[in-house]
Amino acid sequence: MIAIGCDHGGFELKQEILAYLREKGIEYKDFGCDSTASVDYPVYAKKVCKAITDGECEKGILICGTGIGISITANKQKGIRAALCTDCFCAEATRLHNDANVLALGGRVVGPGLAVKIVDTFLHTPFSGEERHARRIRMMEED
Ligand SMILES: O=C[C@H](O)[C@H](O)[C@H](O)COP(=O)(O)O
Repeated sequence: MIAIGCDHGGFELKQEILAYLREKGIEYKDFGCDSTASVDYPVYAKKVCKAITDGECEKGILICGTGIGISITANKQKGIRAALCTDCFCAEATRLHNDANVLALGGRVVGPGLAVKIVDTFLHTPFSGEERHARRIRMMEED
């Protein structure tokens, strides 16, 4: 199950990504927002992250205007590793190396065609499991 959320700056791109998820038969839970009316991205970032840390969802997708505010918020939530991606190379690398559990996108930055390919790469690339990467991920959680 994929958790997905956005603010008003990401709403239109979220519609494209939802269409992709439906077409591929990928289950998702949409945590809002539900229109282009102005909202505050931390609300939606926290809802999506909670669904992941509670175990309700496996991964998340967050979209705001730039992807920056929503990824900063997500990365402040314990257990969340959010990656802001603007290309497929980074989407693949962040799964292989960082085991990122949230993908952040900028609705005012990437077009829908590229965004869908980034999402596809992110969702279908496994963590490499290599010890040096696992060690570095453990180190992220240390005080
Ligand atoms: O990092 C923040 C996001 O890009 C927001 O989507 C953006 O700040 C919203 O801006 P505005 O309220 O001017 O539409």
